[in-house]
Amino acid sequence: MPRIAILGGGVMGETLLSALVAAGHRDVVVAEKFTERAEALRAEHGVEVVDPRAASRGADVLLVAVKPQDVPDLLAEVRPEIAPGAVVVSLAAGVRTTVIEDALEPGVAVVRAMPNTPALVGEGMFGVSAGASAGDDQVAGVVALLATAGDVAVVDEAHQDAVTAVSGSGPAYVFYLAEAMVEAGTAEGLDEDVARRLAAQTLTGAAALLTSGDEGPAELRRKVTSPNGTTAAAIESFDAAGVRGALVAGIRAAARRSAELSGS
Ligand SMILES: NC(=O)C1=CN([C@@H]2O[C@H](COP(=O)(O)OP(=O)(O)OC[C@H]3O[C@@H](n4cnc5c(N)ncnc54)[C@H](OP(=O)(O)O)[C@@H]3O)[C@@H](O)[C@H]2O)C=CC1
Ligand SMILES: O=C(O)[C@@H]1CCC=N1
Repeated sequence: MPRIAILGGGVMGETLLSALVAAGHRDVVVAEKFTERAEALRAEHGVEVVDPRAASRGADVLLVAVKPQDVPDLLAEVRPEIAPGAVVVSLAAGVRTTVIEDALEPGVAVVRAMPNTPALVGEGMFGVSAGASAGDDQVAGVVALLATAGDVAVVDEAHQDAVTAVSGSGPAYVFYLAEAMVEAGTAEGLDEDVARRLAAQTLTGAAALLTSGDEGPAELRRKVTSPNGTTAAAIESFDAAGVRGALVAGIRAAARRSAELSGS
């Protein structure tokens, strides 16, 4: 099994740590500069938390999980420690593989991966793109590693802003819908814990239908919507308020922000 260094132990770093440990990886080390956070990771996961250079030394795979603006300083720090043959996998939104390659020794393999937080429970979605120096075997190794935490789609790097907007940020849109369902349920008299249970299982069940058969979302929605029934009343209200258009515009704003972060 590869030695894995997770550089940055925040939300995404801990998500990947949990997923990889659950998948049986034991040789995982974390770098986290925020002392209290490092202590919490040690206590919670029993993992070694060290400085970025020590974490990077001898690592086969380096998962870069710091905020996009912290990536350049981190790479400058760990550059001398990266072994020939190691693969640097960046999870940072809007940071291009060329930027990472330019910050490292020539020829170091770089892969860009856009994750999402359901990786914590093995239900993540990753969009993966190879940098110029990454060989097919190295990309396949990264895909296999991430597949332990969810589904992996290999995409052209030009599509990473769209991946970020749809699946990277996507869980937040679903939680936003869940918040609205709970708010409406409690407004209609349900206890909050019951409303949360109804909303959560409805989202789980709907997602299972979406992934289990050949029917797309429009067809599945049609099957719920009786003529002149309750669902039709809701959808008419959404359409009158422009909810669908607002969602599409919002998701496209996320893609634009990703492009801005990458300087395009
Ligand atoms: N959260 C998400 O759902 C997703 C996040 N991502 C990407 O993952 C990356 C991390 O995001 P997220 O986990 O949410 O962010 P967080 O801020 O939660 O985590 C980043 C952590 O890295 C630490 N850090 C910063 N610089 C260093 C350094 N040089 N050495 C060690 N640790 C360092 C930060 O410490 P401090 O706070 O003290 O600076 C912080 O604890 C981002 O690039 C983001 O674009 C991608 C997809 C989804
Ligand atoms: O909000 C963000 O910028 C990060 C990237 C995708 C999800 N979270």
